[in-house]
Amino acid sequence: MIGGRLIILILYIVGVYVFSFIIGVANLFTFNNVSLESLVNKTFDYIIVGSGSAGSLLAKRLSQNKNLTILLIESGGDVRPGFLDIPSLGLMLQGTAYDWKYTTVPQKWGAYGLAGNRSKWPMGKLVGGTAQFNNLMYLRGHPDDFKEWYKDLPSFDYKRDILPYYKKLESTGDSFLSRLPFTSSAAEYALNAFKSLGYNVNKNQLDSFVGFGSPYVNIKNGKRWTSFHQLLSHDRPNVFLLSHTTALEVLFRSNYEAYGVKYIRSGETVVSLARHGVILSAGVIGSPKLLMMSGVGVKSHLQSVNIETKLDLPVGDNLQDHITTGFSLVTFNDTLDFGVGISTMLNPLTALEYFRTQSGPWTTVGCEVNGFINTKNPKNPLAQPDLQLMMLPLGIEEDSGLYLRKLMGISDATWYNYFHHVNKSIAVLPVLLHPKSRGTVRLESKNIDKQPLIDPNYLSVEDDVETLYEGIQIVKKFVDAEPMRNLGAELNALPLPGCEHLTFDSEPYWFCYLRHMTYTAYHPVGTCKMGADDASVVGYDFKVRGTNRLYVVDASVFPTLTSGNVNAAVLMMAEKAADVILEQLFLKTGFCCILEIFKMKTVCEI
Ligand SMILES: Cc1cc2nc3c(=O)[nH]c(=O)nc-3n(C[C@H](O)[C@H](O)[C@H](O)COP(=O)(O)OP(=O)(O)OC[C@H]3O[C@@H](n4cnc5c(N)ncnc54)[C@H](O)[C@@H]3O)c2cc1C
Repeated sequence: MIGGRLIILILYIVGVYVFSFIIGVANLFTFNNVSLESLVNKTFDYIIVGSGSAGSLLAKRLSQNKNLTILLIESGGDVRPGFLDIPSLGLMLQGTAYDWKYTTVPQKWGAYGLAGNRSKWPMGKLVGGTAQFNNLMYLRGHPDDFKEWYKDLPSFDYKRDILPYYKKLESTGDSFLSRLPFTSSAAEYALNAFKSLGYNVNKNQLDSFVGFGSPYVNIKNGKRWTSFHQLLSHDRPNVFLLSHTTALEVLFRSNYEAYGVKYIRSGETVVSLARHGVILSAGVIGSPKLLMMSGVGVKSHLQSVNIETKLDLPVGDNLQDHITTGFSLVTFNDTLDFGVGISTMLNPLTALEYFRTQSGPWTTVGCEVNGFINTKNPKNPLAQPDLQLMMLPLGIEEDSGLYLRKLMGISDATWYNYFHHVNKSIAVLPVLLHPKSRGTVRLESKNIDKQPLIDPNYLSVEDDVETLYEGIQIVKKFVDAEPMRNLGAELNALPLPGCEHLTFDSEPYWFCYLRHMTYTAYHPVGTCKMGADDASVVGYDFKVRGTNRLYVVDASVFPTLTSGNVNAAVLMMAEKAADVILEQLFLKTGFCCILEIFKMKTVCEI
């Protein structure tokens, strides 16, 4: 038994190192044959910075008009071994050359169980961006989320202004949706447990209404499916992709009209020009960073890093993230096997099943049961939820601390005195959907290669701790539910370093627990907020306030977090932005045609 486990562990370690080597080497290559010389001072209709979820979708939509040329600039590489489309392997890209490997500054109010109180924030640095290693869950959010976004627009109507864009995504295959190709035996037990607690189960999990079910995922024929895959699957002679290329600065004419982008590739600095617009889709960290590097940001901050302020806007404010907690809290006897452990994953029969049927454990996305709860209004099935609950059939002790612990940055004290002693657990994770805490992204210096200072200010508002505490109460009821009791589920009562002095299961204990076990749910948003007030960086037309022809379209423009995983909302917004941007172009073109008729073309340079 011990010998078998040892062999699996050795295979696992060797596998991780071989894997890291292969992808590290792959990242050095490029299939991209656009030569840099051909781009110097060349004019495109649009330049998009960042080929992630939003950037790829925009590139596809804009390039459907074959008269428009698009330059798509991406910092990361464009060669990924094909096997990385196997959903369960996404996780293994974190911490590699395909990850920006961001880390927050030490947190004052939470994350005490992480090394240095810092949270690790993986983000995709490759074509396709973060969706190349995300967990593929697709959730639209709740209609009230968007009412909040558009609160300064009295005419806003969810069914007219948002829903059609989701439906467009879902019906044209741009965001290919499937049910989970695989669930372990834990999923059924968990659903039964939630049902026995009186929750609605088998709810439609597309919109985030109260209830439990299994999530939709972006998987096509057993493979990861992103907006970049979608872009590649279309004829796109008018999209020029430049990978391994980092945008350094947006260039402005007078009146803050963006006319081009300065970027660096293989040590060479080049400028390309944009006839109709520059679109920043560099993500929640990349877009504010680039704006600040271009002189658009909080004046006092830009002065402190010696950047001349062109426009004083609250760039980098309003940072918010979904916080989760509760790893390895629901424990079992270690003989229990739900059929998704490391030994199953490394079993050649599992591989065979995947290649034969495009399903099985290799298609797992982690979360198998997903639910939404409104703790203040639990009986109303249409209420906007304040908590999400995700059930994953594994605990982070599963790999004995070899990999997951490092990815999450768990401190040695917490690992060795807590997780290390857990034999078998599942993750039932409450996620705080609408945190009140707000943080910032700031530059450390004007050196583009320096990581920015990321401070989500986790749990700085007490209300956030209180809502998560309600989540813990639900986890406790879950453990006590008959289907779980029959399996021998127990609440992990091991003394948690930092909270040992408190009585286990008392309110002070859980409040302490939450401030130690504070984890990102990987959904940071908000650093270039959209809106009409002074706290906004872009208007409802995605244009940076006070500028012309400069847009931001990505997770950074969310005014607030949506109820659930955010990628679907990023894609929906990119759909909407494509419409808005093209509409502006056609209005302008139409106007120019009229001017041309009256021989006044010179005043109208489109
Ligand atoms: C581990 C993990 C799991 C997740 N799971 C889910 C999930 O299951 N469901 C869900 O809905 N969401 C999930 N998310 C969140 C979701 O994937 C992201 O919110 C979403 O992909 C963000 O899209 P984006 O277009 O804003 O940015 P990104 O996809 O990050 O794209 C930004 C791109 O810009 C590039 N870039 C940055 N700066 C520059 C520059 N200066 N020059 C050129 N290029 C640049 C980057 O390399 C990147 O490719 C997860 C996130 C993580 C990290």
